[in-house]
Amino acid sequence: MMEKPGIVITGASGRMGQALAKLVVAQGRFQIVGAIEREGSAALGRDLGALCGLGELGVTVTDDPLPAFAKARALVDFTSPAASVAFAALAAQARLVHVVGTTGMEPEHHRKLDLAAHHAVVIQAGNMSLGVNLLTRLTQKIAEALDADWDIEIVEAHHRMKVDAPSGTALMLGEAAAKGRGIDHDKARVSGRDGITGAREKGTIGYSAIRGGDIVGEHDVIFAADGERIILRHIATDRALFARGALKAAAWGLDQKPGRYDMMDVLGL
Ligand SMILES: NC(=O)C1=CN([C@@H]2O[C@H](COP(=O)(O)OP(=O)(O)OC[C@H]3O[C@@H](n4cnc5c(N)ncnc54)[C@H](O)[C@@H]3O)[C@@H](O)[C@H]2O)C=CC1
Ligand SMILES: O=C(O)C1=N[C@H](C(=O)O)C[C@H](O)C1
Repeated sequence: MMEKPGIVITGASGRMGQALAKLVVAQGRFQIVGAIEREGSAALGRDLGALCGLGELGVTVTDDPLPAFAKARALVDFTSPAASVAFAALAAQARLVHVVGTTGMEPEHHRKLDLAAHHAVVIQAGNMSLGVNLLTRLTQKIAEALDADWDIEIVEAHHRMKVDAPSGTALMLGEAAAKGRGIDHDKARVSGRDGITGAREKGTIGYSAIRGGDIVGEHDVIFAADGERIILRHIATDRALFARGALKAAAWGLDQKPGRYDMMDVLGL
């Protein structure tokens, strides 16, 4: 029988790390060959399966990625921007397919992912779900059809532990809207209004972020004109959704040439 390709999970004890571990085991497509956590994590030395309530898997959580990378074909990485770019350099040396779900990336982080993508497959997206990627395409199409009399606002809601805003998904949606409208996203972007802000500037793209409780992830794209409004909405209710997309990306990446890809490439959208 053919051996299953090895996969490493970084941020293994995090919300997404655990969702990924459960799904890898349930799908049986990959074999988990490494579970990596940050130095000082309480999860170090524990069995990944026991940590996720799956029973012993024989994979001990460690802060040393290299032995695991040597046995793997793919890495799924939902950690922090600094950690993801450090893993990208190591994953490129080991020629792993690197699926990066981490959000809050600045241009300098993207540059480092681009460098890694000269040597290996790097698939990065602010949201791995089919629904959000379809919504992104729809947002671009609608923005193409409407002129600047239609104000564009993006509202997102997430759990109380989320550390970055606007969410990676909100930025994906805003960038698609800007592309559709043919404008520079970074110049059009307005985040978090407060105080006497003055009237809304025509042509801007506004972002609002709600944080509370255990909200998995909700996004509205609002096109507002005089007398009418279009609202596109995506609601995620289970992190398994993102894990499913990430594992689909990892499997897809095994057959690709080195380069930088996103979920649109994986899903053929
Ligand atoms: N693209 C997508 O579809 C999705 C992206 N995300 C993003 O994924 C990231 C993680 O989200 P959560 O799992 O909710 O966060 P979390 O805080 O529950 O998990 C992150 C884990 O990474 C670990 N970590 C941090 N630095 C590390 C390092 N140097 N080495 C190894 N492990 C390290 C932390 O200890 C933690 O366990 C965030 O940026 C979030 O926005 C989350 C869900 C879906
Ligand atoms: O931090 C999260 O939880 C999520 N992060 C991603 C984002 O920033 O858009 C994706 C999803 O919304 C959940």
